[in-house]
Amino acid sequence: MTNYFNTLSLRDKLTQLGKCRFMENGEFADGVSVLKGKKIVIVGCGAQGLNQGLNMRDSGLDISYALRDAAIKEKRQSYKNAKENNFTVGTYEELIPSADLVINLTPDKQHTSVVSTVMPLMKKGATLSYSHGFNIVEEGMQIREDLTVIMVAPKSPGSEVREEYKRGFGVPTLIAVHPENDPQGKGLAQAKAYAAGTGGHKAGVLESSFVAEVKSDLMGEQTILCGLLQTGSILSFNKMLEKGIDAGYASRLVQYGWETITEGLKLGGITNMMDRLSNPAKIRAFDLAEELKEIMRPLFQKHMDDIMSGHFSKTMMEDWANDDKNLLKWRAETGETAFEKTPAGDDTISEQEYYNNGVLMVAFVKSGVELAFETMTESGIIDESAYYESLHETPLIANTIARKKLFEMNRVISDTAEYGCYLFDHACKPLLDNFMKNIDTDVIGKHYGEGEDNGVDNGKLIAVNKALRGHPVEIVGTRLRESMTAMKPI
Ligand SMILES: NC(=O)C1=CN([C@@H]2O[C@H](COP(=O)(O)OP(=O)(O)OC[C@H]3O[C@@H](n4cnc5c(N)ncnc54)[C@H](OP(=O)(O)O)[C@@H]3O)[C@@H](O)[C@H]2O)C=CC1
Ligand SMILES: CC[C@](O)(C(C)=O)C(=O)O
Ligand SMILES: [Mg+2]
Ligand SMILES: [Mg+2]
Repeated sequence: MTNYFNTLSLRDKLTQLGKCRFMENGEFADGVSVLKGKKIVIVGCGAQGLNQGLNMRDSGLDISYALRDAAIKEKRQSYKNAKENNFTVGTYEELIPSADLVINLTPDKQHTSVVSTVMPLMKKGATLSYSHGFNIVEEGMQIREDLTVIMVAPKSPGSEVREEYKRGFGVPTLIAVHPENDPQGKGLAQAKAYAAGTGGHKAGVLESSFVAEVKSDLMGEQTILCGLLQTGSILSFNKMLEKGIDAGYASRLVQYGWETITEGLKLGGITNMMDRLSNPAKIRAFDLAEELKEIMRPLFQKHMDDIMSGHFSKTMMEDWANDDKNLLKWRAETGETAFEKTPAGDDTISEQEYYNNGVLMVAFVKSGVELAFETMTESGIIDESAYYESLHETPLIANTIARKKLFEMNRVISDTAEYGCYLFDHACKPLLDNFMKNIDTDVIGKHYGEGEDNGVDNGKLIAVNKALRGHPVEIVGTRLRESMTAMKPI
């Protein structure tokens, strides 16, 4: 097999990268009806598998789980996930032959072996679905020509796919039909119904492509969503310790700070998050973010370039072949960091205090969201897709850090995302050495400008506000959030 993207002409690469149509709510008027009464079998009951299945069953769909023999025999967590939620569980041989839709929600590393095992059992004319384009695009998996191949990709960790659904909302979702596999022309209708079943249509659905999804998803997860939140957590915590801030307070400020400050981002964009700061703090955060963008831009561009060329995928697949040696080593090292090993103190920190004492964290979020958006759109990803993959998903990842720090984030995200997160973190921390040398507790750990006058230079404030509101991520975000009428605060 070869990288499908690299076999395309430049013209086709650009066409598939640029496939991104925001779907109007009215296009989902039929809800799940196309899949109603159909046998839907999910392979894998992990982060995405369990949570998508719960949502789809609650939406009235017939869901069961086909697990590998070992998972059933050893009653592994995946088996418990399904049984404890009263789903039918069976082997591939028992469930796949009668399935109308087979949803592959196993780790990307396993896709070639899983699909090779499951495909011969699938009935003629059935549909195979993915939630990430890696196997089709980066590995070039070839699917039986009578089968329809679709993708329904939530731009969210599995846990929040469920939490937002339970709030009566959903998560932004990319859907696609593999152009090489749509023999009956039913792919789009089935993908729409599946997306509606997960609640994705309430947040926003883009008619996209496997190529656009995989290239944007890898970029978002490696940089702003996981990589920079990991780097920012560790650097912010270590700086506060170095400067004598109480360790428990520092741990709480970081663990719950991302969730708090990015809730403002989710509801009102970067503009709202920055407006929660005092005038002096806003200007300070803006200047810090500009400095961070200048330092980190080459690294963001390297990640984008390595994803586009297939170099990232090749590097990660070499680790797969080496029994995940690096992934497991980096996972263990992360667990040994001071931030991970220091429990959050029982201090009471008000919502506003997270902003007042976390100016550096606000700067990390602003610089990371803007850089990821800019780098993706410069490389052919469309604004709406880049928005979902950078700004909107950041608070959803921050929710996982609030639960159980970086451990929970790296547990819930895919192994693919976790691997990319570590790559970025290892490269970014040394890049920020000099920047962090000039950081003090005024911007992390203490109330910025406390007791001082709120006065600032009008010209500077006007320029900052203009730059905030004029960034393309704010323009597209304002429009997309207008359709998120069911969005709820956490
Ligand atoms: N995690 C996330 O939030 C997101 C993930 N995705 C995509 O969703 C897909 C699933 O990812 P995710 O939910 O994180 O995966 P998880 O690692 O959470 O779950 C994987 C599931 O697959 C099973 N599994 C593992 N290895 C095999 C194998 N060789 N054969 C059969 N089953 C196997 C596991 O059960 P057991 O080991 O017990 O057999 C488990 O049930 C991936 O393509 C990912 O890129 C997309 C968006 C977000
Ligand atoms: C951000 C990581 C992710 O892409 C996701 C939750 O969307 C993943 O692969 O887990
Ligand atoms: Mg993702
Ligand atoms: Mg991903």
